[in-house]
Amino acid sequence: MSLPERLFFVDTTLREGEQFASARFTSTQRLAIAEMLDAFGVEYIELTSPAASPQSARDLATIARRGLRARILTHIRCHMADARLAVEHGAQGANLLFATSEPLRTVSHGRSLDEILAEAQQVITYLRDHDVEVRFSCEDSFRTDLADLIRIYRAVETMGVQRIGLADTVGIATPRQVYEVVSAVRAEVTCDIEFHGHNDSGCAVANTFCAYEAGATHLDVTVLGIGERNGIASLSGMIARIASVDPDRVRRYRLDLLPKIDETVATMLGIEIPFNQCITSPTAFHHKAGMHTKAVLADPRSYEVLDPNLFGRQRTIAIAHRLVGWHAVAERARELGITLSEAQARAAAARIKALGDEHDLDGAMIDEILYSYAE
Ligand SMILES: CC(=O)SCCNC(=O)CCNC(=O)[C@H](O)C(C)(C)COP(=O)(O)OP(=O)(O)OC[C@H]1O[C@@H](n2cnc3c(N)ncnc32)[C@H](O)[C@@H]1OP(=O)(O)O
Ligand SMILES: O=C(O)CCC(=O)C(=O)O
Ligand SMILES: [Zn+2]
Repeated sequence: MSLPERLFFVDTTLREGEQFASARFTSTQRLAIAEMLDAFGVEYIELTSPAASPQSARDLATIARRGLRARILTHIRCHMADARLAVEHGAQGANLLFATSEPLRTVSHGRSLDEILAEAQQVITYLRDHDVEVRFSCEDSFRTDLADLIRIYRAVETMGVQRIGLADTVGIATPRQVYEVVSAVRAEVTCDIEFHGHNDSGCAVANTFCAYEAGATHLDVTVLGIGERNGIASLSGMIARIASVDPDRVRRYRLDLLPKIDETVATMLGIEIPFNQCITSPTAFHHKAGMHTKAVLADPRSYEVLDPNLFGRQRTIAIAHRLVGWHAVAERARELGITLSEAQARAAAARIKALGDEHDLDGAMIDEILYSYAE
């Protein structure tokens, strides 16, 4: 199965990611993150609004001047004061948003759709006059009436934006719904489409992938998926999702840098890489149960849809536990230079299982058992 060719990652670790509970990146850390993402090859890096704090504004200017290959975006309200700050601090692109759903229109900003469009016209014109790439997003798109969404996107396209954005701000959308809504919008505009999906109900990666299949060109991600509440689609998650369907789509990225990127940001946040993180979790390529290890030893593709070597990772096979099988035991014996008959390997596996029922095991204990067959 091949996937659409137009694919751009908008990494928003330095904006959405800064909204994560334990994030407070220093200027040095912000720059380090931007440089790692640039080396990886993301096409866009989104930074916190320069209106957010004086240091955020200074860091936007520093990173925008750095000469990175990635385009430096800032995420701002659809507001002239914010737009002026974006221009003054050298942002190459502005990701504008306005909440359009009924619940958010009421409590977030109180504007009608007509008022939103009037403000958008002024801000978009100003930014385009200053050569800034503009994206306009309807915050909370999936609780916004589809007719309202289409009306707004058509209007802002006429105003000159390069891209429109759909955001599942509260993580409520289902993959099928994302596919349908993005397809409907795709049919109404010719500009690029960005998608931003939250993970409140566990669908961030699935929804972002469905948006891509339906015609979204720009996919929002953060390192480890950090963001407000429990975050958005992770960079590793999207790479895994796409690579397992169509590896050609992601060959242009420095995939081997992913483990280092995730590890560095996790350390900055004071957290571990989550056990279920695609690609970079310590156990992402770890095989344990006997039926799995037998097959993986014969052909890793049996239980691996991704090749760990692509990401600078190595597979590991666990044998110090009671779910072990004789094939894995025989393989470990071979590594130690001991040749076991099938009967011996089965007997050794049975011994390991019995011991594993009694207490925790480690590699040294298993090797000791195997050496006893060499005597
Ligand atoms: C779903 C998301 O993640 S959206 C991105 C969220 N990002 C941020 O909030 C960035 C960090 N935020 C901040 O530093 C501050 O909220 C600021 C600087 C942006 C604004 O701070 P304040 O002026 O103190 O306002 P406050 O945050 O309390 O309220 C938001 C204001 O923005 C207005 N507003 C909200 N959304 C928008 C929008 N999309 N476009 C224009 N104005 C908006 C609200 O009406 C309110 O204006 P008011 O002061 O006239 O009532
Ligand atoms: O600007 C956007 O498209 C996304 C903003 C955001 O973080 C959200 O809606 O969750
Ligand atoms: Zn968000």
